Amino acid sequence: MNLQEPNLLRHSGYVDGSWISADSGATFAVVNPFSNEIITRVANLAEPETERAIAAATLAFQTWKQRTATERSRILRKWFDLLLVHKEDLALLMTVEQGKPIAESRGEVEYGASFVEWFAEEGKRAYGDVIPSPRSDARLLAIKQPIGVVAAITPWNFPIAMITRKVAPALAVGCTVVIKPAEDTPLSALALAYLAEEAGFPRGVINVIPTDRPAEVGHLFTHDPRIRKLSFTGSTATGKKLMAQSAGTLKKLSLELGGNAPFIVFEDADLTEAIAGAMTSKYRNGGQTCVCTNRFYVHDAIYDAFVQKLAKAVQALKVGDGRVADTEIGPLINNAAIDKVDRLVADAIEKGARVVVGGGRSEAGPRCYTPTLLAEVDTTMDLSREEVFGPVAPIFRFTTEAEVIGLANDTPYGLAAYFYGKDHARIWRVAEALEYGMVGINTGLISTAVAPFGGIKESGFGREGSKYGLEDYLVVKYLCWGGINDRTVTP
Ligand SMILES: NC(=O)C1=CN([C@@H]2O[C@H](COP(=O)(O)OP(=O)(O)OC[C@H]3O[C@@H](n4cnc5c(N)ncnc54)[C@H](OP(=O)(O)O)[C@@H]3O)[C@@H](O)[C@H]2O)C=CC1
Ligand SMILES: O=C(O)CCCC(=O)O
Repeated sequence: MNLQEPNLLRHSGYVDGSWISADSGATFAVVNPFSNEIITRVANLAEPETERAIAAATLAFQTWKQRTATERSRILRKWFDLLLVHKEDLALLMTVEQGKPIAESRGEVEYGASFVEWFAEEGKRAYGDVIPSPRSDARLLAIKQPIGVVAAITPWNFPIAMITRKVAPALAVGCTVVIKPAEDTPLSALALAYLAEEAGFPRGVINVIPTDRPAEVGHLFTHDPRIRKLSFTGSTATGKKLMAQSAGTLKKLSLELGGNAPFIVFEDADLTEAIAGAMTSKYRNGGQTCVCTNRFYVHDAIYDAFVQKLAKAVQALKVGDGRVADTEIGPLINNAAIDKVDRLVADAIEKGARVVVGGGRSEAGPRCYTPTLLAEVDTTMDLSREEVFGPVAPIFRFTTEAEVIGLANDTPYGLAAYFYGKDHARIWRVAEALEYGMVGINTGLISTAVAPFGGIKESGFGREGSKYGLEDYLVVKYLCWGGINDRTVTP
């Protein structure tokens, strides 16, 4: 791999300001999901190194929290600048270890950096309150303080942005962090840490634990009382496990979990716009995004036209190596992921779904799946309940607004939903009726650093990005200041 800055390719963990090997000397392989080649091996850290990282973050917290918000902001801003200076290298690293098309990787570097920029500013605005006092001898205040050491566990699908949208707000308000990146994508996380070091974060403020032993590190994160907050993005099953494990220390949690996003197309929708939104919301990152559409509901009156137009767009998608400039769909992340897509598509076909496009693996590479469109899908099929996390668009048919709202909400998940239509009264009704944390109206792309990202129900809780994303790393302290002379001062 030809990087302009070769130092961005790291092989060690980052603990207490040092690049370290595992005490055991163990390493694990990082594999290119397109070619199946080993890119490199990285240190396989475990409990002793994680313990040291928590100790370092605990010590560093005492001084990092004392810096002014402006001082912290300047270092964050420097980090932001460095992310953009090294955009091409970071994008290449990401595509090689994650597989997404290089244009999407460039987009993610910018998106990831935007959280750093936003929170560098927003960290200066962690305002408290002066509360009108019911007692004449006392004054009441609420101040906001950093919660303490934060553990972040992140997934492989957005190897940079899922880290920055957790750690940028944490660092901005004075917390320190220990990050466990996904085992499939540690290189992006380590490159981020390298640039953080260059930006001037003091030792111990940021720590990164590459490991193929997630349960061991997760156990320590959830049981150690020095970790005050755990922020997790990943599957609902793992989120539930981490929440149960955190009960003993009553940690504050942010859980950004799985989704089952509906995408509703009403009969008055602009079809061209709806197709464009459908392509973005379904096929971004090859369908491996928690806010990706999982179920299309199209009104009976426009069903055939929608399927026909979408089929044309899906058929044109180019599958292949993400490093090639015109690739639009890369490989799936690993064998388990492509096996899951195979299983869900086979189940749907067996139960009567009609394959309009695709329907099987692609010859472009061992983990590539042909972009697929399935029509006449119904609720007996497993993909109506399970997150596909692949380039498969199942299209359901509906006739009434009440029916489609019922279908859309009939899931334990509640992350993102989308709908297209023109009737303003219905837009309000539907937006209010959808039981989701985020709703895209006449758009298939909702993500931005300035808006609150997060779910309800079994999609988790907490919000990332925006002013709400700062609150998750702060605690409110109430000050009751008594003994104040209540007589008015006379001149
Ligand atoms: N909300 C979202 O954005 C995401 C949703 N998903 C959903 O989850 C499915 C499975 O994906 P998968 O990657 O296995 O998701 P996981 O939830 O297993 O992985 C997410 C992160 O959690 C870590 N992890 C796994 N088990 C534990 C544990 N016991 N304690 C602590 N950390 C743990 C992983 O480490 P490691 O990498 O070492 O396994 C990774 O860093 C996908 O098909 C998709 O449906 C997946 C990723 C992101
Ligand atoms: O799958 C995820 O959790 C990442 C969502 C990416 C985005 O912010 O849009």
